[in-house]
Amino acid sequence: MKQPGGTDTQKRRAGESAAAAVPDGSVVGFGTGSTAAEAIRALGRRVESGLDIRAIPTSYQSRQLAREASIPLVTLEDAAPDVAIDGADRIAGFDLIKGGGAAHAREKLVATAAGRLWIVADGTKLADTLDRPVPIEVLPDAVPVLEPALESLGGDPTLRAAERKDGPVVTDNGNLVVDCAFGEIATPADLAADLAALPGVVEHGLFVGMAEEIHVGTESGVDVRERGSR
Ligand SMILES: O=C(CO)[C@H](O)[C@H](O)COP(=O)(O)O
Repeated sequence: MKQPGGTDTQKRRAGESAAAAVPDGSVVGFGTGSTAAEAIRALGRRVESGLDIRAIPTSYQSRQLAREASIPLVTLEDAAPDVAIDGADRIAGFDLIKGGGAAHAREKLVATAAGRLWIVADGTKLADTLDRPVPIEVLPDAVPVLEPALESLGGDPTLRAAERKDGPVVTDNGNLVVDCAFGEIATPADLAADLAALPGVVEHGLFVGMAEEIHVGTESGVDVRERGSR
């Protein structure tokens, strides 16, 4: 049974908080995952009440949710996003690990195009340091080359397996995902630069200094953290 104030409620509160802050006329990047889905549904309710927005989805999932909510879709060719709303797997300050849903390549592209990233999350995502494996989208041919390269960076790489099919997860872009454990990541910006420099890496899940606001659902409400205001 879902508990009042449990993680599902916290995700809903976080999603509703970010959705409430979207101005009329905005082009919104739609992130992926269960918390971003709460923001999309909340925006759908605002659209039903007359809000005028257009959405740029970052995955098959967020495109379907937008369609179900009757939110008009556009692409990066049509319009520049004003803001991106997305979830995260780990949050330390304003640095993030993303990619639990294997959508981080498009998520980073859309968030970068927007220049404004609002993160929505439940309280379990908060940590003092980024301490989870980093999802890395890779070209399929690159896996045997990248595994030793990641080990030489101190990582412990694992090719992500699909849950309901034999074989690996294939991203919406037709690539594979390597989850690479680095323990506690002391200098995320340095690791991000090292990962980005490896041929065969399409995109890694370290989002360093990109988040402008973080809406964290709590047991009693929402804690909104704004970069630069603390
Ligand atoms: O990065 C992501 C997808 O690639 C998600 O935003 C992240 O995994 C968080 O998902 P959830 O809100 O379901 O916990």
